[in-house]
Amino acid sequence: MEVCKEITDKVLNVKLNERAVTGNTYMNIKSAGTFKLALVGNPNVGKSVIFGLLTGKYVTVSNYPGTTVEVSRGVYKGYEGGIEVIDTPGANSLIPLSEDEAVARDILLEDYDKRIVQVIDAKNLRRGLLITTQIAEMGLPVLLVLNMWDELLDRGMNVDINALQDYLKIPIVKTIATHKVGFRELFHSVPLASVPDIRINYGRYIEEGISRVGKILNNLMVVNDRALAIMLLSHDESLERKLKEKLPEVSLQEIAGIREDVQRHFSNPLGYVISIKRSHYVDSLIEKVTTAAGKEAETRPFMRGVFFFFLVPLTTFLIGYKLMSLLMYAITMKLQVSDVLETVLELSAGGIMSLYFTLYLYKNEFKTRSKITEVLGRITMHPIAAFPLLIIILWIVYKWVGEFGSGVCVDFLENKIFGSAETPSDGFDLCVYIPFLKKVYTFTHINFEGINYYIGLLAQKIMSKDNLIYELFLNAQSGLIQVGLTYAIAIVFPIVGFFFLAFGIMEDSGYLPRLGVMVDKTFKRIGLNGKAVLPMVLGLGCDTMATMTTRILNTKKERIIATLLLALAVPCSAQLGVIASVLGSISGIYFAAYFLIICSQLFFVGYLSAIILPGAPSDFIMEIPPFRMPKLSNIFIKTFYRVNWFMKEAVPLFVLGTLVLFVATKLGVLSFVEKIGQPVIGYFLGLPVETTRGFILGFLRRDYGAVSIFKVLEEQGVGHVIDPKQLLVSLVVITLFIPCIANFFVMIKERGAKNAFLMFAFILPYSILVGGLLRIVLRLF
Ligand SMILES: Nc1nc2c(ncn2[C@@H]2O[C@H](COP(=O)(O)OP(=O)(O)OP(=O)(O)O)[C@@H](O)[C@H]2O)c(=O)[nH]1
Ligand SMILES: [Mg+2]
Repeated sequence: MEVCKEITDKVLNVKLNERAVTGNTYMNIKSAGTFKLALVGNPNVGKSVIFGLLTGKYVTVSNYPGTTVEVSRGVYKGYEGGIEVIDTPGANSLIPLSEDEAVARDILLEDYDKRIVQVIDAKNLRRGLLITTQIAEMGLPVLLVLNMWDELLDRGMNVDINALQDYLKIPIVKTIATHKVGFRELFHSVPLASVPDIRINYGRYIEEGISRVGKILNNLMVVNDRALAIMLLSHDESLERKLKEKLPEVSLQEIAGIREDVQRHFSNPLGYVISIKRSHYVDSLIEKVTTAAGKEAETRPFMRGVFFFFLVPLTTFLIGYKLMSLLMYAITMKLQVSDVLETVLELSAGGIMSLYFTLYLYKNEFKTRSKITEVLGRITMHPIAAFPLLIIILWIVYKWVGEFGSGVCVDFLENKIFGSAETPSDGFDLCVYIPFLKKVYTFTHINFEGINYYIGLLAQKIMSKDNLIYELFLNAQSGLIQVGLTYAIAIVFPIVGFFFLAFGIMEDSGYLPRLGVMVDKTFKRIGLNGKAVLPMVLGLGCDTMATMTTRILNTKKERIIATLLLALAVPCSAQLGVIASVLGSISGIYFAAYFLIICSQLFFVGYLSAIILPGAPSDFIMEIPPFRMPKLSNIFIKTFYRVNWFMKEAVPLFVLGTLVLFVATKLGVLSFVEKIGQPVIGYFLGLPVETTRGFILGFLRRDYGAVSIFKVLEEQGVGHVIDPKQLLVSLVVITLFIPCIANFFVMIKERGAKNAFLMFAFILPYSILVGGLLRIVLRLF
């Protein structure tokens, strides 16, 4: 209740202030005109949430910078005829460093009538206003949205909007986008957008340079020559490339000459001198409009009590207990220890761990009245505590995705719901499992024999099992329904769904950028930096999506390395789920070995690429967002959209793959290909030739390939028992093997055909080589 009241108070506070801000100045909405509305601003400030509210269209919202890497367009219907709204990737400067920043800047340079809605994180006004100065120089009309007003108030800060409005002479509104607060004002203020009254004097030499360059440009683009001149003096390479189409070479050389002339007067690069001038202007403005108002918000006492005196002691006890159990497991392999002593040691370790951390947090956080989210945020960045926390998170994800999603759910869907066309599935029990008592309570038995079985029965009413049509759809090796559709829905769908739910929580809490800080040093060794953790972890969800996200990386070298490593050594959730369940069902040791081999390949190839490719890794500069309690509604919506996208991509490819296989089998092509593949598959990798089928399917989707190989090895094994070494070799090869077809197309789109084919030409033989070597090593055991 108190939380609700707090929010309501904040909402009212904002609403009252809004009225004071915009007063009676609403413009006639019908006169909005035909302009377009571009949402721009720093990364992670809530642009995409606002875009969703304006257009009703969902674009991914997450708590890390760089969520949006592509422009999204939608229509706001509040004005007559509707206006186009454009969501852009976040940018910290309009002189772009990365590809996604360039996308945002280019939107501003496009030639049409537009209003800019600049979204600013209200508690981080400085960073936002630095961009406002650049938009002002461009001469574009802008409306400022001070979003995250709730977090500003939580931190005991305030911004005098009226004063800021008077200084800048533009409309400014406050919003709490996640609670839909302040939107009425936003809609009404859009037509009032105007060019901010900012003119920074960059000093005699730079100003002279600006007017000299301005004369050459001579109203070349839709934005002011002054803004373009400043960008060119700041050595904006992407703009220079753009201007090559519009200006003769001699003019560009003249501009470079002017830049050199001006640079002679300064010891620091011109871009730096210009940003310092802007910073001074913004700092003096902020001093005039920000005040400390009241004290920082605290978590409610009840929640604090539960967290500090129940959750922390319990969790740390369990960690200590589990760690000691693992140690005892290792010790009891060599030494005899009595059960009583073992239990006493485990309980003591749990108790000590619990006491230590509870006291530590009590002293440092409880007494200083930190909010729970702040405490969690600090633990995730703690030099020591962050590592056990990472292990706990991975363990939970494994339990959730690996055991529950790809174990229990896949088993249920595949065997009980879809089943086989040939044999009934015997139905299933409707029951609940009581975790701590480890008891199952059965309500009733449901006689459902499986979708495929019913379809099979129906089909047999009109044709025999030997009929080609029946085989095409229902044969057990390559039937479009029995295999293609069933694998896609019963196996891939639950695995991907459960992974994206877990991933969504990590994204929305703000854990991922913190993970970036942890791995930064390690990633530098493979030519990347901590920022690359975002595409790499996203790759575990879907490599295709992740390859698009490599745009957030700063240099071409980083983007190429990340794309290569994603294609080579980051299995997507569907594939990983399949592999975890098949290897895990044989032995945990084999799954651990698989994990180590793939990680070692990732680091080995990354390390070599970092040496071979020219260029140094860039610095890890990334805003670490506040730790937030994820909003479940956003996680569910996001997962829905992602799974939907994934299934649209996967199902047709699964069905196509199955069809190719069916036709190839019938025409005898498969046995021909198997014969050709015999030297590699049979002699070099030591696998049954029938696994060739899996590798062919791997071209379409690697997860499908993995399932198929597993089934073949099961069929071919002595007494249907799989040889674990063969399974390990084949799964390592199919993981490293060329990326799935969708990922390959995105690689071509993002990195160009030449780079994509070079990567392909490396990955294919390399994966087989690793598999062959692994087979030789495994012979030693
Ligand atoms: N507390 C609070 N959180 C907000 C508010 N607006 C957005 N958020 C959260 O801020 C995070 C970033 O939101 P996005 O809409 O993805 O931000 P963006 O500006 O599009 O980010 P990029 O695409 O990375 O540039 C999400 O976790 C949102 O839930 C707000 O007003 N208050
Ligand atoms: Mg966004």
